Amino acid sequence: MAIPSYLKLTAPGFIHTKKPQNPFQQQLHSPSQTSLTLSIKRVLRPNPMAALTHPCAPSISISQTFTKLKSQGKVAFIPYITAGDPDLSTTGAALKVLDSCGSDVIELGLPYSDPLLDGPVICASATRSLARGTNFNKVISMLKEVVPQLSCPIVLFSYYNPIINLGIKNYMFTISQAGVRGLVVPDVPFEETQILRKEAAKNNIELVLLTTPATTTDRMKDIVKASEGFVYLVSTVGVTGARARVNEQVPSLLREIKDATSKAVAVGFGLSKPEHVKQVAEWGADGVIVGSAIVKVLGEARSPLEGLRELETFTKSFKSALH
Ligand SMILES: O=P(O)(O)OC[C@@H](O)[C@@H](O)c1c[nH]c2ccccc12
Repeated sequence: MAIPSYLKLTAPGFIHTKKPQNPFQQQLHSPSQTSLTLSIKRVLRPNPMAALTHPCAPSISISQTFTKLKSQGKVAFIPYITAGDPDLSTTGAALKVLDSCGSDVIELGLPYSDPLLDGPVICASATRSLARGTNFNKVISMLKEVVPQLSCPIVLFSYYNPIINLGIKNYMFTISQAGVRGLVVPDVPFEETQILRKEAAKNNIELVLLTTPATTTDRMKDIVKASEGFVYLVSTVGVTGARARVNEQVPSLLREIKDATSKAVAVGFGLSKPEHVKQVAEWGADGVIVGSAIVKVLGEARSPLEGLRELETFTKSFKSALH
């Protein structure tokens, strides 16, 4: 079986002949998928020369990414996937697929047992991931292998509780060592963001804050002032999940935010089709975020490789809508 284009992402000549050491090498489920195992392994085989073969590993920050895109008159495409769904090997391959298909920033969600702000697709994704034994340390190990092979920066998504449990200082240091450049903590009370921001800054991490259609103007102004990397405009009230249409309030919400800040504003929640991201870009957003629709493609596919193939096609359809 020919290896699909996106799986040939390791620089030629650095694919070792010896047995891969990557702890995440997953045997895919049926003997007929031996060649699929080989393909996924080829993408994830540890590549000690990664820093050399991928000199453009993301030393660029989130805010620098938006500055670069703005100078090019481009809108950022920002996909979200759940770490460990369907498994961490496939997550590593998916990050490379998303990067190679032109994602400008990638949001990587840490699965959580009580994802209050997530709709059914991401809740199911988190449940699958946790059932496979995904945890913080395993995600960090995967990121240490994969991030040096990416050209776009990673924004980690975590609910607040796991950060508190690990200790804010320890958490920020650990994710920074894994090459993470941004952090979103959707359920942190605004009053507690200062301590997060302080520790994040010490570790070269930008803390992205969210504003919603229900946020008062005064509170929105506080949020956009404090937000780093970009401002996350949640397009609609409720939880994450694909919507049939984009909230018609988005243009006025964007205008209000852009009157209050020159920082980049990325819009998320409900965007699930190329026409959605095209519309939001035309309304003046600096970035568009797609999560549930992508999580569904990757996590609910018949096999990991099938999911990666569909992810490649789906990602390219969003990118072409933004050209
Ligand atoms: O899934 P959607 O509707 O495409 O929305 C993006 C969303 O998935 C991602 O940004 C996200 C995942 N979990 C969150 C929790 C809160 C805010 C945002 C998120």
